[in-house]
Amino acid sequence: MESSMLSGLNEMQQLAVTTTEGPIRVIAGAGSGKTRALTNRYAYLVNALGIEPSNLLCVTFTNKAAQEMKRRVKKLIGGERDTGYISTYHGFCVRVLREDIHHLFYPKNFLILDTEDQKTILREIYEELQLKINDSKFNRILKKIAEMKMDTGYVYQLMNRTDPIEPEKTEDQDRKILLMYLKKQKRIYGLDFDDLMNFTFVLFKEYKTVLEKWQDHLHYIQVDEFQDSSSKQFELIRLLSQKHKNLFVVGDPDQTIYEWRGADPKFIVHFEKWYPDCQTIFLNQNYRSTPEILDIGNSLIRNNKLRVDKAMFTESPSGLKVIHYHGKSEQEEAKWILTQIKHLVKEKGARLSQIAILYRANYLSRFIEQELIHENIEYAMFGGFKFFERKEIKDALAHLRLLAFGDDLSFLRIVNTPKRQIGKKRIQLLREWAEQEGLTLYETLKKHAQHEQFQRTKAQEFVQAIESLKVKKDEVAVSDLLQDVLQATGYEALIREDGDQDRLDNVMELQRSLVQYEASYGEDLSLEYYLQMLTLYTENDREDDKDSVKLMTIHTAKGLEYPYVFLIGMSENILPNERSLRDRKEYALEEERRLAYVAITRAEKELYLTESEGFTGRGQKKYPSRFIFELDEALFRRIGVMDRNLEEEAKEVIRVARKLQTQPEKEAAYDEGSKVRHPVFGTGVIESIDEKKQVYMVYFEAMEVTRPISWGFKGLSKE
Ligand SMILES: Nc1ncnc2c1ncn2[C@@H]1O[C@H](COP(=O)(O)OP(=O)(O)OP(=O)(O)O)[C@@H](O)[C@H]1O
Repeated sequence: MESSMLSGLNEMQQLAVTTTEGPIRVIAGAGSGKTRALTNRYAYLVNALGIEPSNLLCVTFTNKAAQEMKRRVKKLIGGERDTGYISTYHGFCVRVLREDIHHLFYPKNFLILDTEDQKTILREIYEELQLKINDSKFNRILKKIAEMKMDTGYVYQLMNRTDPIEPEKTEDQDRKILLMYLKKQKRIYGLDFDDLMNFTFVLFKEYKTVLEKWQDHLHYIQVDEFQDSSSKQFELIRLLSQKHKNLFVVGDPDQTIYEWRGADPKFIVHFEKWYPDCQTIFLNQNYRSTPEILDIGNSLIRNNKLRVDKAMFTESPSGLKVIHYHGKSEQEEAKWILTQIKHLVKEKGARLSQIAILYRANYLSRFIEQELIHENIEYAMFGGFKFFERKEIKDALAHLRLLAFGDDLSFLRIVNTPKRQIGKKRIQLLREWAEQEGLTLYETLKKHAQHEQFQRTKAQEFVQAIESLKVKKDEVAVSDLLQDVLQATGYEALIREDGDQDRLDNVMELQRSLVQYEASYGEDLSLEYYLQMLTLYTENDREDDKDSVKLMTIHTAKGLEYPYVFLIGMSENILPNERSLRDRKEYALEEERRLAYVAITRAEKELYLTESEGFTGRGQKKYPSRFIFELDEALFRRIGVMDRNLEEEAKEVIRVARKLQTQPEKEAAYDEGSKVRHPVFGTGVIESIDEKKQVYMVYFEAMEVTRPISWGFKGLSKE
């Protein structure tokens, strides 16, 4: 029995499987078989030690991972055993609450709310308050709700039956909305994702017997992807494992890619801080990749500081050197990749499904998709939409279509986006009139825009915007037309306000691709021709289970493996991503490097890193990513000529950027209590120093007030 749980495992994996007691940390490098170790350990506990699966909690990061783990475990322990305790954090909380939430005066059949449900509740509130509804406000309020729910305080408010929630008593509009939201949530006994966790915490805190019951119950706890745990998640696990202390965590600090969402690698890196008596096991044999690929990964990731060095090695046979391709333009990059793909299929017998194309952000798929379509190569997107199927792209193109063809479909798609008070009822009316008069919906609206039914709508503005551009449609470039129409109709403003950077990036990418297309087309591109070409491109329906190249973001690729991997768009500002760097500086740089590492370590046989010259969507000149320069040159082969000047320029740009990112925090020049002189306010005393805002709070004697004065203000001198 025991041996079957251990067969096919190396020594360290076996150690991980059979070390069952006390706190254990497994640092498992990429491709080191941690999934195998985890599933076999579960089976070992059940089969070899006779532990009931219901006494064994196994936490995974996503539902998909939980399903996969269950499938594998069932193979080892038999399909009929209950594996309900293999779940995500949220899944586990649901289980606890379904059993014990009545203590908090909620019924066991409470409702779970997803983001759409949350928006439906908000919609009701906006209607009741007669506020204008739009997505941007929703996102802002949803953020506020999430902020409120960082703490558990509000749970007590929800539970409390004597002290009602009273939104009507507050004047502040945001606060009113938040309270109304809570009230409505309570009325339907709905719990959103944050609530699931918070309710569980409150339950455990207030009802020790409930906590003890669960602690008693869970003799063994295993956590997968521990590097992506947030502090709340870690707290939950700590609480639950307090009694039996058999906590087994597995992770790879080098693959933390959710710091921006609250993950904190310090829990795994400094695990012994919380568990001084913990054992650490390293899984450092990589089974996935060739030594060439592994070396490139190691060469990159060793530039990070917050990590546990684990000297990965492999016994896999040597393969091809990793290739860095540098193209003169994005088209060249795409074409080169396509040539390689065709070569892999033809010469090496690769199936398309063995090939993955990875990128940092969704919008980057566009240039490669276009080429795949052009070459008639099947492809599928993982965890996202194909570029031309994305909502904002369809919306944007519908504007152009309406200009070109005035068709009803395009009209219906955009007439009320942004909101113009042309809702269902008015559309129905338009339909009737259109039917009677034999006109299209747009023509009907144009004709009746002045009608009293449309007086309180923005119909007239809409028609004017479209008409003013329709006359120009054959005179200006299609790319200009697109820009003008999105501005004139307010669509661009809508997505800007919405704050969803991905959507904005996609629209900018469409704009940019059009400019490029015009440049390469040679003659004047007509609006009708462009639209027709796109329709031909996108109407080629593809089935997903066909043998196809897989396209996905690096985040989606986490945990997957492919024989042939192309990591595209390896340009500075794309990977590392400029926006993340700007917001979170040094931390973000390490996370960006880990992203590149995750991408690199997906590859089994061959790895291609590609980038090209040109301009980003924001009009910045593109340079090869600093991550390319960090790689040991002996470890890869470069294809494509990188001009000396470009290389020098790139290094300079990176140097300047790095300096900005690592600029030391300013320091306060004066201490608390110092007497200082201000050129206008006179003499004063520093009462306190605010490190965060980098200001002195100075009490000015003559004015008898305290003012915040910036550390950097040169006019301040010592008295
Ligand atoms: N002892 C072993 N002998 C042979 N192959 C193994 C062994 N352990 C794992 N493998 C294989 O190595 C590959 C990587 O394993 P797995 O997917 O579990 O890695 P991982 O640690 O989860 O990787 P990552 O964190 O990078 O996603 C798989 O194809 C797996 O079948």
